[in-house]
Amino acid sequence: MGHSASVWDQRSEFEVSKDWNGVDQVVLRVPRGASARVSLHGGQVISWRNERGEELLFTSSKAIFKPPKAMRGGIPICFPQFGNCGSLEQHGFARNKMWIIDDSPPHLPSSDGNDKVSVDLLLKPSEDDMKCWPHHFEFRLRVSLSMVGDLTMISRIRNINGKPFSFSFAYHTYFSVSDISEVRIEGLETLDYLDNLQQRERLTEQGDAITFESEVDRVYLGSPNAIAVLDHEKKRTFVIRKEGLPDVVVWNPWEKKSKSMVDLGDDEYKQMLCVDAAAIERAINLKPGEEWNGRLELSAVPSTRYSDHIGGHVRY
Ligand SMILES: O=P(O)(O)OC[C@H]1O[C@@H](O)[C@H](O)[C@@H](O)[C@@H]1O
Repeated sequence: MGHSASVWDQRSEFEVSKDWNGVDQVVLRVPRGASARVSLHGGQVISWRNERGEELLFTSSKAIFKPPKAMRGGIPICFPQFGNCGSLEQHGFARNKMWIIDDSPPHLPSSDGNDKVSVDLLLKPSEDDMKCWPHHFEFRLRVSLSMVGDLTMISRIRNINGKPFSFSFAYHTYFSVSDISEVRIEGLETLDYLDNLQQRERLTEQGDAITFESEVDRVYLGSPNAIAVLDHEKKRTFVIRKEGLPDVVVWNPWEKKSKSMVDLGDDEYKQMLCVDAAAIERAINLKPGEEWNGRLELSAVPSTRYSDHIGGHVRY
């Protein structure tokens, strides 16, 4: 089945197919070969491939693709709570809910859409959600793939309640990496962070780029709008651009924690790194009728060229 999307030419359609559990998935494809898959379970991007067909996001070999748990990998959405800082289930309920395709999304003021294939999803609270989080909201998610294979996600969360509410948020992005010890993150040096391994103690990053030798679970605060994840062995750099998302979570469970996770292979921590664009330290407050937007743009570029991508218009 093909849904036509309001995009750049006749070939730009997305397809809806079923996954192994009968859940609808949306497949976005551009003519040069890049593709992305989005599951209606969780509104979760579960695959992002470049034009050579290489998978750029990690999926655990032990991933469980079955509601009500989020699949271990891809880009689960954490909303309206990040982690366990609140009364809701870990990372909030959005990643465990069934979303629907939004056939007539409200206009987006940005230039998005002209050279992209997109799908719009919608989540509204169920009666059960209202029991644990009594706020009427509409969460619209646009997932787009550009001609050159960049992946963009735009979240629009609107308060349609009579009362204000607040929430935290993260695009919990599992990047696929060659080997975690060959990876470094640039752009977070000298920032303050909350260390989840030390009761969220506030510390300051010292030294150069971030590298990995043990478990890491941190929330970097007030980060620049562009950061880079460099994979030395693959000579590939992920450039993360974001708007409305001041914090960056960096997570790798390392050896011991991986062994305690049923949906992660014992050694698979070596092939993954979570770097999440997020709004955690300061909750987002929405008055009745207000809308919040959080935008993530991911590019995967040869490491030799990444400074061209990150330089220029973005502070780094
Ligand atoms: O197993 P979950 O619920 O998907 O969470 C995975 C990890 O997600 C990270 O974002 C958190 O900082 C970690 O503390 C957490 O362990």
